[in-house]
Amino acid sequence: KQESPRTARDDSKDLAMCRILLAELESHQDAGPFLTPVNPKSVPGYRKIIKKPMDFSTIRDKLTNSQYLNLETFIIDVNLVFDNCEKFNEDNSVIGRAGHTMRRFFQRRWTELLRQ
Ligand SMILES: Cc1ncccc1N[C@@H](C)c1ccc2c(c1)OCCCO2
Repeated sequence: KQESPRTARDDSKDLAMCRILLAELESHQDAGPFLTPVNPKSVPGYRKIIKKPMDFSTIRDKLTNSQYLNLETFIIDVNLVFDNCEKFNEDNSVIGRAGHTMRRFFQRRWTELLRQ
């Protein structure tokens, strides 16, 4: 039976990876709906339905202010953007489709970068 690995993974490149991943999310052609916080005044029902709003500019501020403990807490916030999107938007809508596209893109890129 294979021993479970006792060596921790090398996390020395994780901060650089978060910066690369966030830059790629921010510059993606479908990033528009996710770049800034949803204004609850202009989106009826949003404040009530989405308990933990999150967007790429908020993630950028948190990364700049060293508020992410590790890669995992960063990935949790990015996935929160896409989970909020799925909760509020129909799959067959402009914003809903953008959320699915962005989530697939992010999933692929962080697994690619982790393997390098
Ligand atoms: C992520 C999200 N979920 C639910 C509602 C709004 C949003 N994003 C905000 C920023 C937004 C507001 C209005 C929008 C929009 C995006 O882009 C699509 C076109 C119509 O105009």
